[in-house]
Order: sequence, then structure tokens, then C-alpha cells
Amino acid sequence: MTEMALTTPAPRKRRSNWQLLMANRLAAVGLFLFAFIVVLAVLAPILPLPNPDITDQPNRLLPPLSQGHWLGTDHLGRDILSRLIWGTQVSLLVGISATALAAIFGSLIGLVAGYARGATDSVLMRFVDMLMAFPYILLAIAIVAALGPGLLNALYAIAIVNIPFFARNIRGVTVSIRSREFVDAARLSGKGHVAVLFTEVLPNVLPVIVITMSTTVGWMILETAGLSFLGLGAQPPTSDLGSMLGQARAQLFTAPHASIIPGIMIFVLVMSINLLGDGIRDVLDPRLRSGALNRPMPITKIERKTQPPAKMENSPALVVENLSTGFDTGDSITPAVRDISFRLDKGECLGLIGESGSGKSVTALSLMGLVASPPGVITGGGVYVGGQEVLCLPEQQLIGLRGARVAYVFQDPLTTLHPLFPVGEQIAEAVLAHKPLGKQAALARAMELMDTVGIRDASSRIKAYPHELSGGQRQRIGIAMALANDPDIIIADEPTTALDVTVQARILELLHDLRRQRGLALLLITHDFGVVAQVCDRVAVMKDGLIVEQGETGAVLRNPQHDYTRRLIACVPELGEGHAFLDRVQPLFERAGA
Ligand SMILES: Nc1ncnc2c1ncn2[C@@H]1O[C@H](COP(=O)(O)OP(=O)(O)OP(=O)(O)O)[C@@H](O)[C@H]1O
Repeated sequence: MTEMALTTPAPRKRRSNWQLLMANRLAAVGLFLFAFIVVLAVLAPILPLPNPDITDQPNRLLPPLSQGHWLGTDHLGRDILSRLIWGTQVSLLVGISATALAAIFGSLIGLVAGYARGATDSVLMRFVDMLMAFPYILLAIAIVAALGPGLLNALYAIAIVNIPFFARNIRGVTVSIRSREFVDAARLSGKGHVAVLFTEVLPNVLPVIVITMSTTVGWMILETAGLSFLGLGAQPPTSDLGSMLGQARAQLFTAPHASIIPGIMIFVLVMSINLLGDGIRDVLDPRLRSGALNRPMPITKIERKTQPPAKMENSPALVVENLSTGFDTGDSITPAVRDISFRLDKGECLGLIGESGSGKSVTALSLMGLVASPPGVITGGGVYVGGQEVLCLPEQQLIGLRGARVAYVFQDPLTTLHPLFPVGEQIAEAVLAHKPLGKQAALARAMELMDTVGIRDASSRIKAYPHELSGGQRQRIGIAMALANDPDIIIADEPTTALDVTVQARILELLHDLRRQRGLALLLITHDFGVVAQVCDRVAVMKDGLIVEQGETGAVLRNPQHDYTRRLIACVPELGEGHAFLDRVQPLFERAGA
């Protein structure tokens, strides 16, 4: 409750899914075309069209725009427009029904296999593998040959060959969902497996099923047309787009319109469905909407209205001036950090403190253009390292500063270290990124650095993999990598949050000593005033993307100016305080209406 009141930003107006779909021009065109074709197909019985099956030999192969036949006639004198609209209705019905069948059976197989695992999973998946072992069109032809030609059998065949596609996709998603805590909780609450599968797992898998359906329905219409083209699908007098194309192929040169017209219809129909399917997928997956799944650019996108001066005279190690960073949500840029300014001298430690979501990490990453773009955008301000504004530098120069003059230590080294390489090699790689050394020299330097950060028995630990080290040792490796190129500034983003208090104290001590010995400027990000009081010379307090207060640590601790700073300080419990801690803190939050 308290946290909510402190952190919840002002509500933003979000665009509805419909508005987002319409904002995607290609998807809107796809929707318009598809809707138009569907309406035509649905209205076929009431449209003033001649009977599509009535032959008229004297009027064979009339060209388009002939009297009474807008699109001409085919080799039996049947009206092409009428056959096209009725044929589209058949193609749509078969394609959509095949998709629904494949989705139902494929998803069921995927759900059961992914949830049950073990023998059930093996048996079901081997069956799916068997289906996939045949080229799909050959398999479809073989199934129709076994069942006999006909539209319904073509529908079954297309559905069967597409079952593996759904089954594999849905199984993958189900496997990752079944091990989530909410599924365990549902099982522990006494729900049976079937209930858990359909009430807990299925709703989470549903968007994937919808996305898969929307992207495969066009494909299935095409496959049905393929079977009909070969004479295995629609049988006379019924026709679909594929059989129209197949029957017209003999007159390809004498009356090309008879095959071109159904060909264009297949193209437009499949294209419109694919465009619409892609649009639906983008709307349903918020990461795609904001571009968060795209490969990030090497440096954060910079869109500053005014350029700050490129140089700053007599500048300390790091100066941040009026920096603003936001995230492009697809609708607008949502600010995460607004107009923040601070300075950091050589050998000084500045604590950046604030609650979760206040913008500490975004600030830290913005300094070297490391916020992933898309969706990140630096919208204003400047960052000066040794007097040089770095965000205006050419890409390669800014990249060259990373790790060399400004290095980072992140919160959880297990996620930043590569799991498949020994830690020594990873430190050596950090050295080699900026120094032209041989591999052996880099490894020797890695060992030296491991010694510096206090890893005992570095000569044997150098070959250890990240999972073979403790949390504290991994964090020391992270610090060794940061020190690899003797940087001027270290940005440590909650380097001790994942560690227990004793290891936390040792890591903080190490950072403190390194700072003293090497004259490093240290920007320490934390949400713990206890840590700030222990190691920081100065502190800047962040709330909702703003720095609300900054100053000497002692002064801020003694006389906090901002109510939020007072509450943060009050949150540090004292040893042996017990219930008195709650009595002391509660009124502060009640007063703030939290
Ligand atoms: N990729 C993203 N897309 C959209 N918004 C984001 C993204 N990453 C972060 N944000 C938003 O930016 C704001 C600041 O996030 P940031 O990670 O800097 O918080 P923090 O203070 O470091 O929190 P914590 O202590 O939990 O790490 C938050 O409101 C967050 O929702």
C-alpha cells in the first residue's frame, strides 16, 4: 500500500487494441481488404449474381467487361464473377475450418504434452515428429488419396498436416508456464490437473494460439487451393479458388483472364490475412509493440531538442546536466528520468538512492547510452566525462569509452556473466576489448585482478565457471571486470542487493578500498540508506524520475529536507529496535497518506 502510493505515476492514457491495430497502416489495409472479401463472400446468396454452375457454351471464354459478365466467362461459359465470389466463400470456409481444427487438436496435444511431460510428452511429441518427417504437401496428398478426393477430405488433410505446427508452439509455451509459481499454488490449493490445465495454463497460452492462428490461416487457404488445383479438393460442380485456377490452366494463353482473376483473388486474400495477422500479433505482444524484442541499437537513441555544449571547462570526473530519458511505448515517449543533474569528483562516492522504479538504473544506463533502443530514448540533457560531452560523440568513440573510462558493476552477475566460459577468460576478454595484449598476458592480468578483488586461490579459480562460484565471488568477478582497464568512473547498480549482509559488507568495503587506492569516482545505486550512510560522501535522492534532494551524506541524514527522504531514512532499522521500528515508521507513512 505504502509503496504503491509512493511509486504509482500519474495514469497515462493508453490506446486501445483497436486504435493500435488501426495505427499500423499495413494491418489496417489488410483488415479493410479482408473485411471486404468476407462481406462479399457472405452476401453471395443475396447478390444479383447468375448461378455459378450454369454453363453457356455459345458464350465461352468471354473477356472481362463483356455484356452481363463483368469479369468474363470461363471455358464452359460460366460467369467468372459469380464463381469467384462463391469460390472465395468455399476457400474461406475450408481454410478457416482447417485452421480451427488444427488449432484445437494441435493446441490440445501441445498443452497435454507440455503439462504432463514424461512418457505422455514423449509419445505425443514422437507422433508429431512423425507427421513432420514428411514434406507437408506430400502428406496432404497422401491423406486425400487415402480418404478420397473431395473438399471435406482436403480440409481434414490440411488440418492434420498443420497440427504439428500448433502442437510444438503450444508445448514450448506450456512447458515454461507449468513450472511457474502460480501453477504450483493452484495445484497446492487442491485443484485437479484438468482444472489447472484449463483455468491456469490455457488462459496464458491463449494469446499464442490466437497469434499462431492469425498467422497460419492464410497459409492454409493457400494449401487448400493447392489441393484443389491438383484436382484433389473441390469437385465439380462445387468450385473454390484453387479449382478455378486448375480448370483455367488449359486456356492460360488463349484466355489468361480465367486464371489471372482467381490468382489475383488468392493473392489478395492471403496477403490481407497475413498483414492483418502480423498486426494482431504486434497488438497482442506488448514487447513487439514497443520494439523491445528488436535487436537493440549499439547506443541509445538520442533525440535532444537542444544540443548541450560539447566541452566543459574545469569539469569534475562526471557531470550530468538536465538528463531526460524515456521509453517509446508506440503511442508516445513515457518519461522515466526527468531533467536530472549531479556531479561526481575523482575519488568521490555519490549514492543514488530511491525506491524501486524511481529511475536509478535508467539514469545509470543513460550515462553511456546503454538504455536499450528501442524502446529507450534520451530526450534531453548532457553527460560530461572528464569535460567531454559523451552523448554527442560518434558511436565508436562512445563505445570505446565503455569499460575503459566508465565501467559498470551490475546487480546480479549470474545474469551478466556468460554461463559457458570460465570466469578468467571473461575477465581477459574485458581486458582485450581495450588493450592489444596476447591471450596469455590477458589471462595473467585477469589473475592479478582476481587477486585485487580478494578472490582466494585465483590461479585455480580462474578456470571456474560462474555457476561454480558463490554470489559474493561472482560479484567480485564483476568488479574485477569493471577494473580491467583502470577506469576513472565505476557505476555500481545495486551491487549488493542479491547478497547476504555479511557478503554485502565485504563487497562494499572492497569498493570503498578500491576507490581510495585508485582515486576512482564511484556512483553507487541503491535503495538502502544504510548503505549510503556507510560508504557515500554525497547522496542524491530520486523519486518518480526526479532528483528531489542531494547533498553531503551527513547533512542529508541529519537534516533531510524532503519528506520522501525522511521516510527513506526512517526505513533503516536499528539493531535491537524490534517493534519500536514499526511505531517509528508508521506515522511517517500515514502522514504521507501512503
Ligand atoms: N524497457 C522499458 N520500457 C518501458 N519502461 C521502462 C523500461 N525499463 C524501465 N522502464 C521504466 O522506467 C522507470 C525507471 O526504471 P528503473 O529500472 O530505472 O528503476 P529503478 O529505480 O532502477 O528500480 P529498481 O530499484 O527496482 O531497479 C520505471 O517506471 C520503469 O517502469
